[in-house]
Amino acid sequence: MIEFREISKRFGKQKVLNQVSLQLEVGHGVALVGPNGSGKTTMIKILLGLVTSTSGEITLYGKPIEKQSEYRKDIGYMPQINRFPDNMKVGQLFGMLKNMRKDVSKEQYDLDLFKAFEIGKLKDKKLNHLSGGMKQKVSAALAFLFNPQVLVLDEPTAGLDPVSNELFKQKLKSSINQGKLVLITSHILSDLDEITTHVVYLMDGKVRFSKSLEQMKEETSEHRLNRMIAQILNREEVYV
Ligand SMILES: Nc1ncnc2c1ncn2[C@@H]1O[C@H](COP(=O)(O)OP(=O)(O)OP(=O)(O)O)[C@@H](O)[C@H]1O
Repeated sequence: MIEFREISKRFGKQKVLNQVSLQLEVGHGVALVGPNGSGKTTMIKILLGLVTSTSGEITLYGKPIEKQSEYRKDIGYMPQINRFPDNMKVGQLFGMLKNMRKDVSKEQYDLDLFKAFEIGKLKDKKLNHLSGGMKQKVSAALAFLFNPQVLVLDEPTAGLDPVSNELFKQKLKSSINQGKLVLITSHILSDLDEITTHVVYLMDGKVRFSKSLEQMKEETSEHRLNRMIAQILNREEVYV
C-alpha cells in the first residue's frame, strides 16, 4: 500500500536516512523502533510531506505521493510534540477541523476515543491549559476522528495514564483488525507488544531489520517484543 523506495535524507552534512526501502500494508501494525536519533520521526515526516527527502520516493498504491495532494486526508497523524493554537478552546479546535473536512460526513466520524477519553468534558478548556496527558488524548481523538485508513502515531502513549493507555491499545488493535494500517513509534516496547504485527528496526538511518512478528517468534522462541528484538540484534552482531 505504502512503499518507501530508497529514501535518503540529509540535514546539512548529516545523513539522517540512508536508502531506506520499506513496504507497509493494510491490516498491519508496524512498530518503527530504534535508538534516539535513528531517523524514525524524519521518516514519518517525509511520509506526511512535512519534510522533503533528498532522494528516493514514496508511493501510495503505486503512485508517488508527490503527485497527489489528497493523500494526507487518509492519514491520521499523532505527532511526537503537539503544537495546538494556544488560545483556542478544545471544542473550537474540533469544530474548526470538522468544518475543514466537509468531505467526511458526521456518520463516518470515529468517535470511539473522543468518547472513551471524555473529550466532550474538556470543550471549554483552552488548549494551552491542558496537562500533557490531556493533550495526548485530544491528539489521539483527532487522529482517529475522520476515520482514516492509515494511522501514523509518533510516541503516542507518552504521558497517558494506565487506563487511557489500555483504552488506546484496544482501539489500535481493533483498527488493525478492521484492516487499517497503523505505523507507530515508541520506546516503550511493552506498549507495542499486543498491537505489533511487524517490526522495522532503524539504526543510523538504515533499516537494520524488517520482520513480521511470526518470523521473529520463530527465530527467537520468545514472546515479548523486547526480548525478540534484543536476540535478533545480538545474533546479527555475532555474524557481522
Ligand atoms: N530539522 C532538522 N534539522 C537538522 N537536523 C535534524 C532535523 N530534524 C531531525 N534532525 C536530526 O536527524 C536525526 C534523526 O532525528 P529523528 O527525530 O528522525 O530521530 P528519532 O529516531 O525519531 O529519534 P527519537 O527516538 O529521539 O525521537 C537526529 O540526529 C536529529 O538531530
